[in-house]
Amino acid sequence: MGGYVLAIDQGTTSTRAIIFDEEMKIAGAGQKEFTQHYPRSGWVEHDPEEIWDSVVSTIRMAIREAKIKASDIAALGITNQRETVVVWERESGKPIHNAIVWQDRRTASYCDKLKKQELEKTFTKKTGLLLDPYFSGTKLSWMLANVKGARARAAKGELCFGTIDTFLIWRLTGGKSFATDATNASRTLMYNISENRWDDDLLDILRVPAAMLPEVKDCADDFGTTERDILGAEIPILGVAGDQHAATIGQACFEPGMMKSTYGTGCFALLNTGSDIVRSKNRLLTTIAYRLNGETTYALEGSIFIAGAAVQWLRDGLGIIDTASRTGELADAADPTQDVYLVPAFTGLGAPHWDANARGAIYGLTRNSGPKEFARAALEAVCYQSRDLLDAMHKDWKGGTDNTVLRVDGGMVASDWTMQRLADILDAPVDRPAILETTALGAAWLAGSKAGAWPDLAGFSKSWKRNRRFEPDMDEKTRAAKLKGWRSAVKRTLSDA
Ligand SMILES: Nc1ncnc2c1ncn2[C@@H]1O[C@H](COP(=O)(O)OP(=O)(O)O)[C@@H](O)[C@H]1O
Ligand SMILES: O=P(O)(O)OC[C@H](O)CO
Repeated sequence: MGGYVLAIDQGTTSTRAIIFDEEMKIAGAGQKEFTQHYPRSGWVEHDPEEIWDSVVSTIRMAIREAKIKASDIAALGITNQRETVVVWERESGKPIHNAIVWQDRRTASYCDKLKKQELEKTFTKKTGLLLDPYFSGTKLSWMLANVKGARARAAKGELCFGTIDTFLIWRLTGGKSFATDATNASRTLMYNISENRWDDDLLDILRVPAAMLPEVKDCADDFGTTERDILGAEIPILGVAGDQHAATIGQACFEPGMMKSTYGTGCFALLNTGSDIVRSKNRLLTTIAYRLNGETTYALEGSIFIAGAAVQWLRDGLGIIDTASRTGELADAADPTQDVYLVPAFTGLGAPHWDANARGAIYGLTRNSGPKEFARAALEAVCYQSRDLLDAMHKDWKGGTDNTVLRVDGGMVASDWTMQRLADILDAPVDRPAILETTALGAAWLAGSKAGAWPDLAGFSKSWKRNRRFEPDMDEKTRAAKLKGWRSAVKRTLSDA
């Protein structure tokens, strides 16, 4: 057996498989987009079978590109879009419904009902989360209520619930392993993050039978072995983490006070708070950053639903760009005298507002506004939202974030214009790493270190390298005026405005 490590990064819009060699360098990769289903306004679904096919085919692509055999792979790590819910039959492995995706808002009124029963405090205390349709619990409850016979079958143990990681582990091991990791569990609204167990009180409220829940393991653990007939070899699955947690690991944010922000479809900033469970007073989430050797490290998280998705909207919705990479040059050429603001509340607003009913809006248009100003407004929206998150983090965490450098990754960080504007709006340095596939790298490190093929945490931490630092370069008056305009635009967009 060789020392290669395979990482599966199952994201919201595409699946990637990446093979890293013993030196943690990329030896081969495969990527495939899959279908987004929007059955009704605010609903988002994926077909689990299409996701499964994309996983198998991208692994094969990566193996081919790396010019290795499956048997050369020492370990497999899985990282995934979080919160997305799959329910399947224990006997046949067949899903009973399309996966309900994290962006889906169908349970907004159910969340409101639970809030009216004054249950939000209970959920927040136990899970660190809020009553928002974003999380898995109310989505699972919806599926059990709306698929004929599902609740009774689940109670009899005939159905399995999983986030995408669990579904893939189940499929890859031929149904022999039914497991998740602590980070994915911490996003379900059913997992007690201080006691590290599924919480019976919450399961009762959501009417979810415990019989359908997977075992919760450490992030580096034994998750079973792939069936030989799937990939041509039995490969141990030794690492699992939700994608934002894997990125935190891949960015080596192992010390309290270190922070990363990932700019993909959405944007998710995580601040490592060590062994402290920090309770936010500013509507941030408390989450499990990672759990290693039974020890939990926590994080404060700010989640923004629309980041790169706004760029996709410029491309696919408005048709004003042909490729995402065009946005930066358009934004650069925008008229500096126009103050156009886009509040991309396409699926509501996440942290720190948590307004499921808000919808997107654009302000400040003049007769001269055009594609350039739209492009700048879309990119700047990501920067302003990041600033709101960081401000909330500074208020919540007294461990000293003043000197924090933000480590960034995800598809959008390819844009130099966006990264410079981010540093300007944050008034803080932004570090882009040499390896941009930090999410996959984090999952690979979990698996590779568990297999003994890769360095330990300290060694891995030292190997992190910067590609470029963006220093703030905007005068305070301009920044303050821009932030004032943004805050006024957000205020006018909130659903109770
Ligand atoms: N050069 C660029 N400028 C701005 N946005 C970009 C650029 N390249 C990619 N993106 C955006 O990044 C996102 C893809 O990032 P990725 O990390 O692959 O997302 P995900 O994992 O959520 O599928 C897309 O929404 C795309 O519009
Ligand atoms: O697939 P991404 O990279 O947009 O990440 C999705 C998040 O995990 C949702 O919480």
